[in-house]
Order: sequence, then structure tokens, then C-alpha cells
Amino acid sequence: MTDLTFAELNLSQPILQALTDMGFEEPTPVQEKCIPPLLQQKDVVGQAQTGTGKTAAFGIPLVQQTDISIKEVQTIIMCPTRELAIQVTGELIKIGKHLDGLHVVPVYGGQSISRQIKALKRGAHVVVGTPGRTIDHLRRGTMKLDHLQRVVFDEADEMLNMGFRDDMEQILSYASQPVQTIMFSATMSKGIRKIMNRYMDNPETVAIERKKMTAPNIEQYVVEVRDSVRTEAICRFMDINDFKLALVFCNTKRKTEKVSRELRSRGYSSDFINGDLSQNQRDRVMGKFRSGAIDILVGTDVAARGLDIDDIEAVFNYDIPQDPEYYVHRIGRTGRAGRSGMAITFSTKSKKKQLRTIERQIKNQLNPLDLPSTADVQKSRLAGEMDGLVEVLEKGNLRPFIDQIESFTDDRFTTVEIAAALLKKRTEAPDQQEEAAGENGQSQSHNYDDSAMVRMHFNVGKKNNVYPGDLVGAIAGESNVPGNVIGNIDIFPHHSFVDIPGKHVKQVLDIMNRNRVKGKKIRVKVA
Ligand SMILES: Nc1ncnc2c1ncn2[C@@H]1O[C@H](COP(=O)(O)OP(=O)(O)OP(=O)(O)O)[C@@H](O)[C@H]1O
Ligand SMILES: [Mg+2]
Repeated sequence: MTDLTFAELNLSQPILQALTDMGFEEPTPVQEKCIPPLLQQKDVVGQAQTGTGKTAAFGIPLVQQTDISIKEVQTIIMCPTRELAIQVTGELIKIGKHLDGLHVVPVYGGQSISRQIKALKRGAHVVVGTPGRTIDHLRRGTMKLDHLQRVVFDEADEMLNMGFRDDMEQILSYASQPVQTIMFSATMSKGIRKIMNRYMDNPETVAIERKKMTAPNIEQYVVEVRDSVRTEAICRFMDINDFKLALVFCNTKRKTEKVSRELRSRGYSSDFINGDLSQNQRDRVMGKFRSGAIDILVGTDVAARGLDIDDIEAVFNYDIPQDPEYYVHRIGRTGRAGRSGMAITFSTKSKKKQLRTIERQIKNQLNPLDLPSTADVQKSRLAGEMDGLVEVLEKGNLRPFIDQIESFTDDRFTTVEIAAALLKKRTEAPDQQEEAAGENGQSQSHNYDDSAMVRMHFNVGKKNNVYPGDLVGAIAGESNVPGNVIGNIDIFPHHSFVDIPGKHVKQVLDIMNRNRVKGKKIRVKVA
């Protein structure tokens, strides 16, 4: 709760109108504290938890102070990623909606520079950029900072990290007069604070301190599972909690592709984002995620800071972030603007130390949580099916269904058993199912109907330490009668498929795992 209203913050009518249009009823604490000194042209350092409105905290005053009649760049806002530059641009355009002629231009790599040159030529008042492309425009002379009055570093601690600091100094060197310097982030270590002060003149520091660095409405859990079970674990948590959108963080680009592929192979709509993608691909993936066309986005830390997507209800740390501050930003993609969210970090015994470092940093303990069993998932799936049953019954018009049930004349079964069978039929797991890893990550085979033919899919080759010869042995070994194999096998360069009756699935799996000299337990996919 804050004391002041937006109207008491000396904001112009067009901006007040825009804030109402955006559904902003009252300023958040960081907005209430930062807007007045920013309107007085002071340098400001603003620190507040993720999802608490820092963008509008700097956006509102800078839009209000923009002189539309001067068709020159008066503000530049620097962001660490392209997606964030695009998002901040969108928020500023909304804030300036009723200011005719306000021109906010995003400049970032991966987008055609000629398009940006054209937009700048039309006279940009505010530029929101990533450092590389901003310097590019300054060097070419397609962007000038002769009228620059203020610079904003969003995710300032990241912008002043080794990677960006030189760029920032270069950009500031193009300003022909001292400018108002504004720095915002959810995380600001003491070291970074010292560096910030080098660029600022007696800044007003606003820190919306909380005991904990992470947003209070995010439930934070740690789940101890074998690495090979993490994707399965994500699926079970998705099923049990019926999350709308989820974000999964991996520490490497390659893993983002692998995990996203594993999720898709289990029937979940997923895609991945990392720095190797072209800008068009990144825009497309972000668009699909924001629109809900995909439920699970798997990303590297390129997606960790600043991104504001309403329906992210869960964040999974597939890998524990190397940098504890990134833990704060990653989980801050959920639980925004007062909404609740869930953050689940996967860990193993050997990663305990890393976890402790993070808990110290965020001054918070992660709650241990068990991996839901397949029975738990099934139970929640069944419970989900029962939701809304009363409405259907109350709505009536059941005659055709009642006739159907009454026409089912097999009197060996009671009506309850028939209803249960219908429910079972409706909630059978999809045909494509991966070997469900057991509670401790040991593979266990589903019980398939004995005689039903099952097509088991094995990734073969050195990496998987599975060879077609092993498979031939496995499907012949147990039958002991030479030539009398229990199934047949299709061998391809990287995959082999074994077609066998359901009753032999476990047997083949056991032989394959028993004969293995190294490598993880085999998990087979039923193709
Ligand atoms: N006064 C307000 N009232 C209601 N919603 C708001 C208000 N200010 C901002 N929001 C909304 O809150 C969400 C989070 O805002 P924003 O992205 O600026 O957070 P942030 O503090 O920058 O987070 P992060 O540290 O992750 O970058 C956005 O959807 C924004 O529209
Ligand atoms: Mg932000």
C-alpha cells in the first residue's frame, strides 16, 4: 500500500489518463518514492524487488519531461537484452499514449539497422537500446546525443558488469553535457553501488528494502531428483498444478534445445530461446509464449531479467544459476504485480553448496518438496476431471447419455463401476509415454498389456552406450531358444526400434540395464 495517489505526484493529465487506461490504480512503493526526485531532475538509484513496477517508475517522469517540440533524442534507456528493450519501449508508448507525437524508438541487434535509421530520422525523443547497436548508431552518426538530458540504466547492475561497462562509458562520452543519470535493478551488490556512484552526482537512493531480496508472493521450493529425471519432474509439476505458462532456465544453450525437445516428445507445447537464435526466431518464440501458443519456454539467462509476461505461474531452475543474483531475477519472472507464483529449483546432493550460497544471498530458505509420484499425477488428473461435474449435472439434458448407459446391458458391472471405467478411459495417459522414472529416478517400465505389441525406441551409439548388438541379445537372450527371438528390431544410425509384446518390455529393459558397464540407467521411449 502507498500513501500517495498518482494525481498527488504532479503528473500531467495525459499521463494520468494513460495510467488509468493501463489499469494502474495507485503507484507502487518504488514509483511513489522515485517519481518526485526524478521530476526534480535528480540522479536516482532505484532498487526494488522484481515485478514491482520499476519500468513505470522511471518511465512516467521521463515521458512527462520529454519536450515533444524538440525532435531530438532527450533520453536513452539502456537494457541488457533485446527482448527487454522491446518490452520497455512498449511500456513507454503506453505511458505516452495521449501525448501526440511522442516518438520512442528501440534499437537492438538482430533487427535491420536501416529500419532503425529511418525511425531515428523521423526524430526520436526517446531511444531504448542494447549497448552494441546503440554504439553502432552513434559511430555512424545516425543517432546524436547533443540534446541528451538523461540516461537510464535498466538492470543497472548487469549494465555495469564487466561485459557492458566499457560500452556504457563509450555511450556516455557522446553526450555533450552532463546528464541526469538513473539506475534501476532488483539486485545491487555493494560493489556495484560503488561503481554506480562514479557515474552519478550525489544520487537520491531509493531502496524498497524488504527482509528478503525475492518477491514475497513467490513460493520457492527445492526438489532433489537425479539429473536425468528433471524433465519428467517438470511434466509432473505441470500436470499436478495445471500451470498456465512456465519458464524453465538452463545454464547452457544446448540444454535449452534438449529440454524443450524432451518436453515436446512428452506432448507439452514447448520451445526454447537462447542467444544463438536469430532475432526473428527470438521474436517468434517470445510471441508464441506471450500469446500462450506454447506453455513452456526453456531459456538461458537471456530470458532472466526484466521480462514481464502476465501468466507465468511457475519458474523451474533446471540448472542452479551460477550467479545467485540471477536466481532472484529468474524466479522474478513469476509472482509479478502482486500475483502469486511458484519457483522450483532442481538439485542433487552434490549441488547442496551452490544452493546454500543462494539461500544466503536471498536471505531465504528454499522449502524442500518431493517429486510427485505418477499416482499423485493420476489422482490430480482424475480430480481435475471431476471439476465442473455438478454444473453438468445441474444443466441436465442428460437423456441421451442416460439411454446410452442404460443400453449397456452387461450386468456384471455396477453403475459406479461403469462411471469409473468411463473416467479411466478419459484420463488414460497419452499413448506416447516415456518410461516414468521412479521416485528415486530408477527407470521402471509401465505395465503394458501382455500381448499388445510395443515399439520401444532406443537412442543408440557411444553417447548413450547402447548398441544394436546389445538389443539383439536382449530380445533373444531370455528366450534361450536360438533363433526364437521375442520381437523384431529396426536398426538406424542413431536410433533402434524394438517391437515386442508388452509383457517383455521390462525383461528387455532389465537385460539392457544389467549388461551395462557404465552410463545412466536406460530410459526408453515407447515410440
Ligand atoms: N502502479 C501499478 N499498478 C498496477 N500494475 C503495475 C503498476 N506499475 C507496474 N505495474 C505492472 O507490474 C508489472 C511489473 O512491472 P515491471 O516490469 O516494471 O517490474 P520491474 O520492477 O521492472 O520487474 P523486474 O525487476 O523483473 O524488471 C507490469 O505488468 C506492469 O505493467
Ligand atoms: Mg524491470
